[in-house]
Amino acid sequence: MSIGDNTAGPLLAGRGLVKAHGRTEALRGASVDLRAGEILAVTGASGSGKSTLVHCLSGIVRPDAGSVTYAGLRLEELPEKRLSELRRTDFGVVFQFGQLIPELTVLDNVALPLMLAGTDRGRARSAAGEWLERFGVRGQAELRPGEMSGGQAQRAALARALVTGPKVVFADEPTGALDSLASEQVMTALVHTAREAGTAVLLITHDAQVAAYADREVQLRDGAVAPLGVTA
Ligand SMILES: Nc1ncnc2c1ncn2[C@@H]1O[C@H](COP(=O)(O)OP(=O)(O)OP(=O)(O)O)[C@@H](O)[C@H]1O
Repeated sequence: MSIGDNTAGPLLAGRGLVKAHGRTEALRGASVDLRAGEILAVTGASGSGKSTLVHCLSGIVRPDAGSVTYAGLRLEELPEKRLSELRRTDFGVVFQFGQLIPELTVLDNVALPLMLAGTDRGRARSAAGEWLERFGVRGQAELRPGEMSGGQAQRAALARALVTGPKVVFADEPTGALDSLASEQVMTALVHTAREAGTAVLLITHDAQVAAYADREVQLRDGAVAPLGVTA
């Protein structure tokens, strides 16, 4: 069985996650499952713990209690080095403000994760160009991120998140800074590409129109998943 081929259960599962930031309890026993290839929206009010949940599920932050299992591996049991490697090979991330490196061209931004994984520069740049093409921003490849529109920069950030062929993409408010047209273009590109590549997406959003692109939605309230159909 290869990683991600665990058809018997979820690809990624957080169970009873608890995480405090100082005296603020951001997560209070949150549990969530993500199946291979699934697009899951995590919604909830500001401060309900969405970003903290993603940080725990993606292994950036270790929870105070509870567990995260990815493809049968308990993240809390992995040494830091193995966890970093897993994050690099199996996970992609995209944030509200793309966070492309401003000094590099768009093409080099997208090529970078491949180069960090050992691909030579020429091949990395050629693959990066193909991914920019898929996201409709190849024409901007030689620009710096600051020279693109917000929507174009987010599509380039998605290309960077997907270029290594991750099993899971964590997208934390990827359209949060965009107008509705750009937001639609980014979501259409993300959903289309994720489906094509079989990538699971954990999508954080407070926007119902964005959540509607997902296969399923869970709502966080006060650091835990709210029962279905119950609104705040
Ligand atoms: N690094 C931190 N230090 C202190 N408190 C934090 C930190 N990160 C988050 N918090 C607090 O934890 C709670 C949950 O924050 P989190 O960012 O996970 O929520 P969120 O649902 O993603 O919010 P938003 O939609 O506003 O981004 C909030 O009360 C927040 O103020």
